[in-house]
Amino acid sequence: MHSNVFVGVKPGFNHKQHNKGSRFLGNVTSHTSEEPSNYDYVLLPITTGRYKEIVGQVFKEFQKQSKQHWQPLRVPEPQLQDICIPPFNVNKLDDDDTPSYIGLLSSWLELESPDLAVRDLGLKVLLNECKYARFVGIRKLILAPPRDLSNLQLYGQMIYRLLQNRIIFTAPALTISISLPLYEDSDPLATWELWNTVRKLCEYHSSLTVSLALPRTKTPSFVLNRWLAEPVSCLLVSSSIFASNQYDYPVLHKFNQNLILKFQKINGDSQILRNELCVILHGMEKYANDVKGGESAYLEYVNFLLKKGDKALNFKGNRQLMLQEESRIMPPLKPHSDTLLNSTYLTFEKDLVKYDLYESAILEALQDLSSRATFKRPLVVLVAGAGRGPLVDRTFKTLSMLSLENRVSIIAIEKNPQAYLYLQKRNFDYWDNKVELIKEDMTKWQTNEPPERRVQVDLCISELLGSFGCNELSPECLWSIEKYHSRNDTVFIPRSYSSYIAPVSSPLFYQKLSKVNRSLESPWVVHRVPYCILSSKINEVWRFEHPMFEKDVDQVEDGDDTVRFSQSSLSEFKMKHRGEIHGFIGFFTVTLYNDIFLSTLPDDSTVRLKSNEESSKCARQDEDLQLIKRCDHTPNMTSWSPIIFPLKQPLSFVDDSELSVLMSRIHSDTEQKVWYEWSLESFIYLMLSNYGSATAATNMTNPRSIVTEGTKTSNHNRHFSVTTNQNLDNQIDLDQDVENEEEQGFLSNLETGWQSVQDIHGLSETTRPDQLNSTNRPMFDLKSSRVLDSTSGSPRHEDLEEDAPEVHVRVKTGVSTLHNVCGRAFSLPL
Ligand SMILES: C[S@@+](CC[C@H](N)C(=O)[O-])C[C@H]1O[C@@H](n2cnc3c(N)ncnc32)[C@H](O)[C@@H]1O
Repeated sequence: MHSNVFVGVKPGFNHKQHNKGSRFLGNVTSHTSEEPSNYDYVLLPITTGRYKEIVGQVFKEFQKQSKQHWQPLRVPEPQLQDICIPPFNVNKLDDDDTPSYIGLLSSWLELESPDLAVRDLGLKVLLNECKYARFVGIRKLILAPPRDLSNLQLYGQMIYRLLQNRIIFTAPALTISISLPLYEDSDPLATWELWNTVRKLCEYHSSLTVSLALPRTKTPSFVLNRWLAEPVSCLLVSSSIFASNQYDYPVLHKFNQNLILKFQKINGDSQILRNELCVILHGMEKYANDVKGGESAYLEYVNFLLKKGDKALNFKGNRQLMLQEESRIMPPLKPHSDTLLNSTYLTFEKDLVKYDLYESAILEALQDLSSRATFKRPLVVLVAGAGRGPLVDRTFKTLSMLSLENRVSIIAIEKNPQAYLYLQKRNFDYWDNKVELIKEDMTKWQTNEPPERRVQVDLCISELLGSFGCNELSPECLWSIEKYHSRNDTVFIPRSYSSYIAPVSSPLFYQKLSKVNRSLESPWVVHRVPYCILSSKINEVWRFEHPMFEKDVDQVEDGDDTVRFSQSSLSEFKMKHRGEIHGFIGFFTVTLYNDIFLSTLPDDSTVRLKSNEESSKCARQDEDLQLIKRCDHTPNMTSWSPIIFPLKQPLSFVDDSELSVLMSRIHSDTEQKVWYEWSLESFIYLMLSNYGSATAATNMTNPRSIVTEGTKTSNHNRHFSVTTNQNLDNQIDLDQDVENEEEQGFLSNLETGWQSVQDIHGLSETTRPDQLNSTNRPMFDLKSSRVLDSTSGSPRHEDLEEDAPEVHVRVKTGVSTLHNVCGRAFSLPL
């Protein structure tokens, strides 16, 4: 069985020579269906060096002619001798197991050239190559990154124009994937930033993806998490990142095995076109003599690794079941005002983990309450919002375990008339008609009756919780029970629930919703949509308790109570690493009873609990520390997916930024609805010294390889500002990475991620045609950052006078609009 991730190979760059001796390309062309290959794709350039020469001649001619009179540049389409992939045997049947092709677009083009004609030439060549690729059924094309990283806007412009062409977007759409190193040691997010700039210029085009060259050292977790949410369509694995094991076979280091496993788990979910991920091996011929098994040992190893990954993923958390579920973005349910479907209840009821925990809570609560039950006054248990009856079932089970069946009366209230039919049937079939069924909205139940005729309950069991906890109106519904049907000592399951938010990057989410009017003002529930939490912590924004705390109930003059259903929270987030925010992701935790607890927070979250007013008044540092804790997701609980409160415009921020996020829950009796509003501001710290010389934190975010003459920056600034900001943050930092594992056992010790990208595009072998107006610059501009010296205008840190007074200033760098004001895009009717 094939792994769900594909395997590709790139034969040596001189593929004609390779064709004669190589088992890889040999396999592709002479393959028969009886012998299945152990790779799915062959990566080959679309055109040959001959085409480059012809185009170069045409361009030279064009330049000569244009000096006399201008004429449009016509780039000839490749001829048979100009193409690497012959058209005659590539169209294959669906059930055919022979490898397909991934195309490499020409890498000698200068899409970012300041010369308009050179750019125009580049675009025309790319269009010709894409046209051919489409003709022969190639869907995925890899494009080299820009050589000159200072002209990213020009590069982005050409790519966007390419993507606008019908050759790309006509169904089935082609995918253009930019190859980049997964990270650079000196500035781990530099290549992500490059990608982010280009895809922003291209408005998050669905056909634009990225192919990442795996590094030879361990990737810091914040970099890996960032890429896991991006549309990565290929992982480029150079033979140079392999080590050899004790038997001399090539193997990947543990950290790269884990990296591949993480991508394997997400697979195509991060891409709008749901391209499957492909691991592409290249450069196997380089060290073939140094390892046992030669070239094919690499391929066998990668297949083995992916199969092992498949097994691990199938074993963990019933993946087969998860695989059937597509990634989805859904509007939050409104069970209070809408009528849920039968299929929705069916989905709820599959989550046995949730009901098991409820059962434990019911058991403990009934044990505590049982002393109250007498024959004169049985205990009254209410299941509020009973649905089709799973919680009633669990209550019955518990009563029989405690032999309390005859000392408890059960009431189930449900307003959904169709779900009520199930309750009637179950009452007859399983509950011996012992349950009193009420088909009514619980907020209206007996509210007009005199108090002495209203039912009073000892235990109220409910599950009225949405992905954000309070977003299915549990506080409002349960307040009615508390107000009209509770005694002083009525017990509620759940006792309390908290909502949490964190700034998040989710390119796929933004990509899908940005085209739909007003959709970025509503919250959305996201299922299997990759995201990356950008802050070091997830903040609790508010908590509801049942019974409501006295402080939350205000006595008003006419004797009626008003409850603080409305909540507002201004949360601060520290953002160590620069990025782009698409919104805020929401989770919740619930305390059912005693310490029986449910959590939808991701595993290993660091959460900052909301301090209550009393503790914050007298907060000393050690108390502050207690507000931070680790939290995991309840294992195997499937009922809730996270919710995202989007931003209409993604907001970019720099390293060591701070965010201040306003999140409000607004309950309006006048408008009879509840809604959420949200907005944000971002800040950086500037350190002003020597009365006016500013060392700006903004400078520090220029990645090493993007530094150019015009954007000089100082590495000192980086360390300087980080220190400055850390001084301001007196909280414990729980998310430090273990970044540098000892480098051992590599087969080569020279190659970097950029080298891998060069190899993929055969750049080490090609020179650019003289005809193009360029001097012999390096392939990629890998100049390390030039530390500012005293002649460059800005001061070096050590040049600042040591005793100069320093002032820290918080400077606002961004602000969003207020989203969903007055509930104009999304609200919950009361
Ligand atoms: C999230 S579902 C849970 C159902 C059930 N407890 C279960 O676990 O499958 C919430 C249920 O509460 C019901 N509900 C919501 N608001 C209600 C209200 N105000 N009065 C009565 N039922 C309500 C909905 O119709 C729905 O059946």
